Amino acid sequence: MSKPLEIARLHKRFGGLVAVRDVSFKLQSGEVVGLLGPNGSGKTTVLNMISGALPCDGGTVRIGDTDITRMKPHRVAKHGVARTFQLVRPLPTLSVAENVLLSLAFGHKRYWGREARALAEEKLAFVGLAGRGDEQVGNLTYIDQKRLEMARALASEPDLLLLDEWLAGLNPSELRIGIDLVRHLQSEGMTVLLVEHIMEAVRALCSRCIVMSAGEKIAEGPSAEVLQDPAVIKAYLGDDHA
Ligand SMILES: Nc1ncnc2c1ncn2[C@@H]1O[C@H](COP(=O)(O)OP(=O)(O)OP(=O)(O)O)[C@@H](O)[C@H]1O
Repeated sequence: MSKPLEIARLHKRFGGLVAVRDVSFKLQSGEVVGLLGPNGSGKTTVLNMISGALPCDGGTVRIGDTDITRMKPHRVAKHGVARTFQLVRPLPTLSVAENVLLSLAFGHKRYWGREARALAEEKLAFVGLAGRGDEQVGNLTYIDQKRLEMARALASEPDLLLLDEWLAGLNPSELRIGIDLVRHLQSEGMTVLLVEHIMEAVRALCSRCIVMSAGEKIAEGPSAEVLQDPAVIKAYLGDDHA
């Protein structure tokens, strides 16, 4: 069973800019929650603080009963947190399977040899890349690179998956494949925090959304309500649309 996430009064400054100001929210175990907001509102900075990629200037991050605030990324990974990045980052000189094996070797739990190869095949099959392990990453289509990125994140057997615009750049039929894949994760009980600009995906996947603007949380609640909130519409589209 995956574990809940709780962040409390998370705060981050870059010089004079407050990128994240006292942001708090919880994700229950097994929830898929959207983290939304216009460009520059602080979403990726929140993910970076949860995953340990950036130290926070204040606040706490807890996974289940464990305080993971200020842990380095490899330790955060050991506590069951995995992420994908806005730009896909496969290692292009390695094969598809080798990319996943690397994550298995250095992930949450460490796997080597035959066990690792079997698990890599299992993760690749889960994301729709069954039997494709020997292919060169450079030959993959964009959706298949995204699948590989997901397989690498799943290799660490996370309890919480942070998806940073994982669906961005997909064409409409690829988007449906991507949404189905996140649904599949959801049906397996994975807790997912989904940073996303594609509202079709948010509506399809997220029962609940959190919205940020200029570093602050401005709304939180059921997706259908939040997406109609005048403050949210104003944050995205400006005063004329509020
Ligand atoms: N390493 C950094 N150094 C300085 N400023 C940064 C850094 N990272 C982010 N920022 C600034 O912090 C603010 C929040 O950025 P962030 O990337 O978290 O926003 P975002 O909501 O994820 O945006 P997008 O939707 O465009 O990805 C922005 O003003 C950004 O320019």
